[in-house]
Amino acid sequence: MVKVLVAGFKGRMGNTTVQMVLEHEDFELVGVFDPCAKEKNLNENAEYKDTDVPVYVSREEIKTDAEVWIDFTAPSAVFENAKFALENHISPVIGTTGMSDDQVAELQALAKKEHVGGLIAPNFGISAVLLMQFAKKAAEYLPDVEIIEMHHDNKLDAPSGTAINTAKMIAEVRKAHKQGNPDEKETLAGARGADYEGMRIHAVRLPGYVAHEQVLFGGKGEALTIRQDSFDRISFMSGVAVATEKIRNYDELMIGLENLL
Ligand SMILES: NC(=O)C1=CN([C@@H]2O[C@H](COP(=O)(O)OP(=O)(O)OC[C@H]3O[C@@H](n4cnc5c(N)ncnc54)[C@H](OP(=O)(O)O)[C@@H]3O)[C@@H](O)[C@H]2O)C=CC1
Ligand SMILES: O=C(O)C1=N[C@H](C(=O)O)C[C@H](O)C1
Repeated sequence: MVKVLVAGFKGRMGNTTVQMVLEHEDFELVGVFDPCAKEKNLNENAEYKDTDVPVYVSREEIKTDAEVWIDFTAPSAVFENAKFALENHISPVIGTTGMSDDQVAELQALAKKEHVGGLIAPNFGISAVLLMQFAKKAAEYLPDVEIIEMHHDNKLDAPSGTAINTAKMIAEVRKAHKQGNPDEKETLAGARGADYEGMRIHAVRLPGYVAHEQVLFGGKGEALTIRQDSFDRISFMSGVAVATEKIRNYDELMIGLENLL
């Protein structure tokens, strides 16, 4: 059995993850963490009345034998959470987006020093993992690219972690260059979106959406669009489960679910 702690359990993803962990025959939920929790034990919720699991509201009070720390919290919280997990030899499985490149590099150095395996996955959905790989392949032949990501309107970070990761993967095969008319001017600021090495990234936020991305490629007289949709947060759970099962076999902090598939 893999002993698991879920951080951010009161949130949309954290709550779905708690259900997945409780239903998984190889996982044992040994703790949940969220500063906005009012209860001391999960069994105080009618939905989990037979589930005796301690609730933590601060990192300082966490005393646990957890082996894996699943994090779906907030961009402002994830770095300190991941650092805490690594320092306590708990393997982090991080879904939370919004960390800077410097923060990720610092965590990777810490994981190496502590010999602890971990994963940061910008997206645990298999459709998104495939989209990123297909997009990287397509960019070898069609290097003019724009990315449109579409999410629910409660999302804190923009552009999405998936969109940034898509751009980074494409940049491995695409020479940086400005796209569009060299003389183009925005008459309304932001009209051309964010700029990653000349690729434009557009972030849409609307009620009703969950998580969606399109990568558009244009060539002479032709175009290609690759699209993925997460219609439900359950779409991320098989990826989270795979990472939770496998992560203790590693001793470095990796980026991207594809490393474990
Ligand atoms: N990698 C992937 O496949 C996916 C990643 N995500 C990412 O996961 C993150 C969470 O998304 P979502 O569930 O929608 O967000 P929510 O806002 O619904 O949930 C986040 C929860 O974390 C809590 N929280 C804040 N700070 C801490 C902390 N220090 N420790 C523990 N919990 C904390 C929040 O409390 P409070 O409300 O009080 O701040 C909230 O209850 C986002 O970064 C999102 O981009 C989402 C879907 C898939
Ligand atoms: O906030 C979300 O919902 C999601 N966040 C991740 C991201 O920023 O890419 C993954 C997925 O898109 C859902």
